[in-house]
Amino acid sequence: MQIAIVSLFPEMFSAVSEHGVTGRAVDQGKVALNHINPRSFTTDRHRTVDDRPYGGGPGMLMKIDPLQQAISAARASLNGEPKVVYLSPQGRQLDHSKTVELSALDSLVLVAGRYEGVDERLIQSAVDEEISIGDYVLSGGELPAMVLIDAITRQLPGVLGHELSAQEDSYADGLLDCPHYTRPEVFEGREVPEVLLSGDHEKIRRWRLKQALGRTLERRPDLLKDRVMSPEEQELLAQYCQEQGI
Ligand SMILES: CN(C)c1ccccc1CNc1ccc(C(N)=O)cn1
Repeated sequence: MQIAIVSLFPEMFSAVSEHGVTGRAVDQGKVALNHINPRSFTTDRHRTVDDRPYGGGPGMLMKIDPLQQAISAARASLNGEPKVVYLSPQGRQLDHSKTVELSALDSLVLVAGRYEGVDERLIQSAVDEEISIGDYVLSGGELPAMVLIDAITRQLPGVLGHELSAQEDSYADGLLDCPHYTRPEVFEGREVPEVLLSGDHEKIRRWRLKQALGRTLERRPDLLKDRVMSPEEQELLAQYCQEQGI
């Protein structure tokens, strides 16, 4: 997958391109990142990339011309007709299904805004989709773009070992994850749940599903609202509630 990133701060993206699972995916060519900086398209002495807002008010906006040229160059740098995504607090909230959808594309342009954002007419003419990573304001779209790159990259085949992608299942089918344990068997007087030491894989599967269902009910009941639960899941959740007295 090819991702072209339009940003004034390309160096920030080493956080995903040079570390961990995403860094390895880049090294292996499973995802290719290239950067286009609007500042490259400035012609004035001060290389101006911001501009004043009509109607006054605090702050500046990204100057249209350099940004428009950068988005065009980003599209031209990729195969086919790439989707252009703009990271902004006004976007549709990112969720698992959106990351799966975007990971199926051959190429993608991500536009990271700075200042107070971008002229609405440029969004209308050059952006296909606005995406928000949550209801909070950041100083730029670079961190949201990296969040999106990380989430998309994990969905690409071969990036996570099969054993890891199996762990993703609970998020994939809309549940919070179950609790996890590793050595020592007793940590500050707290023991590992017996079932996890039993070697009974079917019992462990059921226990993990029960915990995922129970935690989702307790912490994110909204995720369960629209969920069709299998008979097994209904039974396990009832057991959980009984055991926890809820
Ligand atoms: C400067 N701001 C407010 C701004 C305004 C408009 C667009 C981009 C930005 C850049 N900042 C962002 C970007 C995304 C998110 C998010 N929730 O995905 C939060 N902040």
